[in-house]
Amino acid sequence: MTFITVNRAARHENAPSRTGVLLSNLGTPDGTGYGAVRRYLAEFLSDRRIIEASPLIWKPILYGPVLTFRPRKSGEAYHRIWHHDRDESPLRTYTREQAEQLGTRLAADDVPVAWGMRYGQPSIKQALHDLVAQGCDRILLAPLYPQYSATTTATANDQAFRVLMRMRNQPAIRTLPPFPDHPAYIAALGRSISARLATLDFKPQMIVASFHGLPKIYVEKGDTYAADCQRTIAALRRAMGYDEQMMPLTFQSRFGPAKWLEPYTAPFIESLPARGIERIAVITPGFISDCIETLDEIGNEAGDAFVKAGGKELALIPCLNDSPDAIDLLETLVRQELGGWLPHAGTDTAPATPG
Ligand SMILES: C=CC1=C(C)c2cc3[nH]c(cc4nc(cc5[nH]c(cc1n2)c(C)c5CCC(=O)O)C(CCC(=O)O)=C4C)c(C)c3C=C
Ligand SMILES: [Fe+2]
Ligand SMILES: [Fe+2]
Repeated sequence: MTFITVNRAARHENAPSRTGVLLSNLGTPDGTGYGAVRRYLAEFLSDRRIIEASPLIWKPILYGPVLTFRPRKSGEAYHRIWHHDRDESPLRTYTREQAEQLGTRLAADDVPVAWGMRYGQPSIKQALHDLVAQGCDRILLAPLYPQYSATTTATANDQAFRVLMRMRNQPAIRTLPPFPDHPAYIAALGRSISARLATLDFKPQMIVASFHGLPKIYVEKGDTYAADCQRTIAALRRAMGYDEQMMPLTFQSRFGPAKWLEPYTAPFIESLPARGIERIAVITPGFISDCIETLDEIGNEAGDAFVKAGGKELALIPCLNDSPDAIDLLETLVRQELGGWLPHAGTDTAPATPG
């Protein structure tokens, strides 16, 4: 094993230490062509956090039908939502913007912000090395998922720890906890959803909250994702004054034959016109940034299916993306985490003494 040399000047006596932040998100292919999408899906779907089945069973399926047929279908979907002017996916654009704008906010505190993707480029490895090269000996890993899942939050952190395994001198690490009902998150969501609803030229009869799904068995094994989604939606309904009927919770993006969290978004949406619900909005509070799952699966696929089923209007409400609300939220979360784990730790206040 070769070890990477880390700049540890900052930890020498009397030298101030430097803190950095690494924003991570899921990832994205480098292009929309068959080869690029195949490479990305191969990396993604080889992650044992994503597919827990034995590789002896899964690899022949992956390298057989999945990587033969899926890259074309996914590539077409990526092509529909691609930022062709920048030749990159929306998820990459928004994650970069978030990192750059957060970096501006934290510059006065001398905190550099890097960004990396769990699958594809730029990698978490590159981002971590960039921070270390800038002298950071304390790093906050911030996977940008409001709700925890081993398939997202944990695997992003795993990837960073794999890089750290190869460092002789590791920086100190913290990880940002999930923030499913953090007041700042719910406030940012409420503000951005209300602002968008106000611009619509129709009044939605229902606001469907569609979260990325997860195999049910992962939840049965203890993944807290489903509970976190419930926390988000309960807090959001409270904040916006909606009940379960007006803002139902559904799960999208099912992959493979196993049972995933229910109700599934697509059949739910398609059943609405028959109940007289012809004008709806869809929000996707499991995603900080718009991506193939929101823009194509909801904006295109579900929108078309809704109209085919007799629906009149489906408005997809954008994610926080790189809006000021998004950057305010990230700054709040990151500053809170860069403080102490104990509410008053690190202040000059002496600990209370009994009596
Ligand atoms: C078994 C497969 C999958 C699990 C489990 C899964 C969990 C999961 N994913 C997200 C967030 C995102 N997923 C995205 C794309 C995507 N997801 C899967 C499969 C699983 N996801 C696939 C195969 C794909 C690629 C696209 C496709 O071929 O359909 C994305 C978007 C990436 C982009 O570039 O736009 C996000 C974000 C969560 C939150 C989650 C579990 C909670
Ligand atoms: Fe996914
Ligand atoms: Fe999808």
